[in-house]
Amino acid sequence: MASPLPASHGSDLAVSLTGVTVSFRGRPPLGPYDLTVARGEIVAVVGASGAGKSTLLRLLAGLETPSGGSVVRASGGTTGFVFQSPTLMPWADALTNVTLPLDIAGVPRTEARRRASTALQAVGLGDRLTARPGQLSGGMAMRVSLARALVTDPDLLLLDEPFAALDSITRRTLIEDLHRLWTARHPAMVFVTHDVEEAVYLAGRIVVLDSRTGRPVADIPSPGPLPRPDRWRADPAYREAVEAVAAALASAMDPAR
Ligand SMILES: Nc1ncnc2c1ncn2[C@@H]1O[C@H](COP(=O)(O)OP(=O)(O)OP(=O)(O)O)[C@@H](O)[C@H]1O
Repeated sequence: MASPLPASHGSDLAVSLTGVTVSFRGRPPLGPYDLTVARGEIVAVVGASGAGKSTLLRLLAGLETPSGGSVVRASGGTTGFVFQSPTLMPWADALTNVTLPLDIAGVPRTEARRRASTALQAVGLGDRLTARPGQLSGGMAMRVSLARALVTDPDLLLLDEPFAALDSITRRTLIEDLHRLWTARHPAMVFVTHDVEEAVYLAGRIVVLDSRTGRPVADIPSPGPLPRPDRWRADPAYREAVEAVAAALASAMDPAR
């Protein structure tokens, strides 16, 4: 997706929001959102239901028009978006679904299919190119959706609760996949989740949104290099970060504030 946002020539920036507000009819404005994501960084976003997590992702993608503040994207940056449900074309096979963004970008057909095939192999579906979504499990369909987001080699990958509908084993496997893909290509990633443990395991930093305004109210580092081995979940540093995020989330949701 080409970015319609103003471009930055700074070398370390993927995207940043400064004092951004969004007004929807019938509710107080959301924000202000202040958030800077560096190139290659993994940021998790947590917050109550309706806090404004999807709105934040849509702002980062350039899909939402701010009513105030500024949004700056890295120059020449491209964005991939993974939604909560796989949103695949049900009549088309996996290869055709993943080819779609390249078709839209005008990539020649043979080249587009070659790149889509490579992206599907990267998510472990090299042997399911001709399967239609209805013939795939929920986890596999989400992998197709991930391949579709990665096929344009985005420098910013936005994921809106992509694993929420999946069982915990499949979620863990997909998080390992995501870390592997990140290691290969190093896109900046912003990942919305309801799951504090998932956030801490996946990300280098966790941003907690205020439940009423969506304003980021805590920014908590998840220590240690990425990606983590599975056994890191037994590390005291992991448990401490989980406790810190859970406490910030509880405070952000406290109606007595
Ligand atoms: N297009 C819209 N028109 C009117 N109100 C909207 C629109 N989009 C979002 N909202 C409102 O803005 C608030 C934030 O919505 P958003 O979808 O960003 O929250 P969320 O944190 O992603 O929620 P959830 O966890 O339930 O997906 C909610 O009160 C929602 O009803």
